[in-house]
Amino acid sequence: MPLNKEIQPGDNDELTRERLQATFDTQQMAAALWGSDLARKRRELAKKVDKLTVLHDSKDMSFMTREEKLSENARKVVQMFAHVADIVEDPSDDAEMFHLSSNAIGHEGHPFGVHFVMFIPALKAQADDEQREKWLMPALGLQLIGTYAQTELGHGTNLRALETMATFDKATDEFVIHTPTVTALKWWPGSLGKSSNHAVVSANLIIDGKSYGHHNFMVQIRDENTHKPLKGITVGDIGPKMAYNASDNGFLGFDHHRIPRRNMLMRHAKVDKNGVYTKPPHAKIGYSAMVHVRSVMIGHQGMFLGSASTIAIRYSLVRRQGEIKEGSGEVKILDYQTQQHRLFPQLARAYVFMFAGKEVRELYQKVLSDMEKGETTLLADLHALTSGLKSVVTHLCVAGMEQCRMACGGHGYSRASGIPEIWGVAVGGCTYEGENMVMLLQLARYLMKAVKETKKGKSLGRLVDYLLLPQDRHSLIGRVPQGEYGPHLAAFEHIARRQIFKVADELTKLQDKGMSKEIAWQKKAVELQRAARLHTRFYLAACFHRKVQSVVDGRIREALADLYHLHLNYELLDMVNYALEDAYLKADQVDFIREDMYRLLETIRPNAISLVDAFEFSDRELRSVLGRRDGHVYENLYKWAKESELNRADVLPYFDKYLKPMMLAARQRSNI
Ligand SMILES: CCCCCCCC/C=C\CCCCCCCCC/C=C/C(=O)SCCNC(=O)CCNC(=O)[C@H](O)C(C)(C)COP(=O)(O)OP(=O)(O)OC[C@H]1O[C@@H](n2cnc3c(N)ncnc32)[C@H](O)[C@@H]1OP(=O)(O)O
Ligand SMILES: Cc1cc2nc3c(=O)[nH]c(=O)nc-3n(C[C@H](O)[C@H](O)[C@H](O)COP(=O)(O)OP(=O)(O)OC[C@H]3O[C@@H](n4cnc5c(N)ncnc54)[C@H](O)[C@@H]3O)c2cc1C
Repeated sequence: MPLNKEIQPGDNDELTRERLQATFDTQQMAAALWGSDLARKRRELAKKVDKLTVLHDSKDMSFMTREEKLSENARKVVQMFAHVADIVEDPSDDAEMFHLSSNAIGHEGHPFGVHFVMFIPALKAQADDEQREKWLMPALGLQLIGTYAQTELGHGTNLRALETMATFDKATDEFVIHTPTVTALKWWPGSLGKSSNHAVVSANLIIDGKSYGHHNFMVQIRDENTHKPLKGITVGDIGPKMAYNASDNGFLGFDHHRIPRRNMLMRHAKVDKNGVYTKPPHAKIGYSAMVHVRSVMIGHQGMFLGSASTIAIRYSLVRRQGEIKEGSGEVKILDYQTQQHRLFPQLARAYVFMFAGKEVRELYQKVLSDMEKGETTLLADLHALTSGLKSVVTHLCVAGMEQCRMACGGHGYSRASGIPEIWGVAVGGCTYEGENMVMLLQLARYLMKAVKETKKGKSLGRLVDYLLLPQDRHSLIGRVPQGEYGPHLAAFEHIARRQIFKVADELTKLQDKGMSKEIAWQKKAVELQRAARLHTRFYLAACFHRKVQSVVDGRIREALADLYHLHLNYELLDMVNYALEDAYLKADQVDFIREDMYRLLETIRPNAISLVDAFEFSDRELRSVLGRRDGHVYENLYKWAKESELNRADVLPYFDKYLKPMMLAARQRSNI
């Protein structure tokens, strides 16, 4: 019985032979990746989507205009909700719904893109009970379409500089929402341009001329029936983007638009009818919708990299190019060491990002339930962790996806590969929900506070306990038996701790010389973001370790351990300069790491297809000709190209309009 459940009649023989080599059962590996319950649900919902033709793409989205894309995805999302009860077990389970939408709709966006990801989480965390009844229930019941309108044309990162005003009018018990300048226009919110009729709007709360900072307000922006903008509201689409073009990211302006006082979200901060303001229990509790998205992004980005790895690895087992031994025939490109070195580390990253995504969601759920009770102690830890992971994971994902694209040669550049679209969506993640560099500096702030606590012999939180441990001077890599690669993990810890203390000391020295804290911070900002990156990369490696240790099945643990060990070697080499600076690692140890990495590439090679099959992306979800499960790439590339709108006629009008007259004129000139 093959251990790879993906083998089916009619498959490309090359892939079948590859699949027969697996040392583990792919469904068990899928359970380790997704969790057994979600893996089963994903499998079942994919089968149901396959049977429901109303959920299928009417043509490849690559051949559509933006308006066609918006319309196509609006059609599919409506059909998806119409059939949801027959497809998923629990429509209130975000994870299951996300996978349904990933299969049926893809990742280019749809009218409910921000509704479920931010609008509803903002209401859940920030609306009081009465407000939940009024908006959350209708929002969950699809009676309205919401978005999250925070970013403005002039400011996205620096929320304290947002200009939109919400001025309390005691006489009418209303807020007057106003856009005072062009830079105050809301800019970017997803599904705002043409789809949403409600928005959670961030605006400065002003009472009796005093500003209380930005708070969130529920604003209806379009008529429920005509869908026309309400009086005092200007709204539209901001235009085409790098990708994500089935989403109508929009602009929004208010001209003294009035809303009832009770439209301010009042679970935590409140304003009564006399204009008396009550502070929230934590100053940043209003940022919870952002923390929510950051926490879900980690696993999703892992999934994007997993998709790109699946495409590139399957294709690399079908594509033959060149010979290794002269005269013995062309080899599969995955047999080249360089190709393995390009792809397997990306695969390992995809795995660990998905594991980290699961851990961070568990912490988010705990903080959310604490917040319900007014308890906010873990919010700072969660903010620090999500800020670092969001930045490191999105950055490594897009770098990894680019490797996957290049590993597919010319065909990787074609939209038929599917990689350009997922790459375009994933790279947006480096910017949205907090620009990566800015979020790394948020984590750095936390780490600098942690150093202060450490110096008092205390720990700021579980995530930084390791700062209390003493530094070893030399690594034991290659000096003791490898075992579970403890010395490798210790090296990540050493590198992170050293950089964190080093930059903390440098900041102190600058301040001791009389420099202000802020200027010292600027002088060391690059080093600070490095400290944040190294801390996060240590967290990821430790997370991989925890996962491998938790697996009971021996064959799964062994295959996962190979990926984990490859990850340790590859990432250590990527940041080896830090370990060489203080001679923690010697040159022979670096060689040892390299040789072990090459050995692991060979070990992983026979399991490569099964490690990507274990993601269990259906062909519909992957939307890639190169990554097809059955491996029939070439005939389908030809079929796909024939769908190009340029092939609708042998001769297109521009030939007669421009090229033909030019050539005729040139010929006439040459005849003269
Ligand atoms: C069809 C059906 C489908 C169903 C599917 C269901 C579910 C699907 C689920 C998921 C799908 C996901 C796919 C993703 C889709 C893509 C959608 C994209 C949507 C994008 C939206 C956006 O981008 S919204 C806008 C986001 N904007 C930002 O992120 C702005 C970034 N800026 C900031 O956050 C702040 O300005 C910044 C943190 C940088 C600074 O804030 P500031 O108030 O100035 O504070 P500062 O002085 O720096 O720090 C003071 C103090 O506060 C601490 N702190 C800051 N933030 C937080 C926080 N969030 N929590 C806790 N604490 C915080 C900070 O650390 C400081 O602490 P101390 O050092 O003083 O102790
Ligand atoms: C696809 C997409 C979807 C989006 N969806 C939404 C949405 O639904 N709702 C919404 O409200 N917004 C949305 N946004 C907006 C997004 O949240 C912002 O673009 C993001 O927060 C970055 O802000 P910015 O554009 O102002 O960048 P800027 O802050 O102008 O960044 C530009 C550069 O300045 C640097 N920089 C800025 N401040 C600092 C600092 N303090 N220290 C060091 N460097 C700094 C940055 O690192 C960056 O290199 C979306 C954006 C995208 C791309």
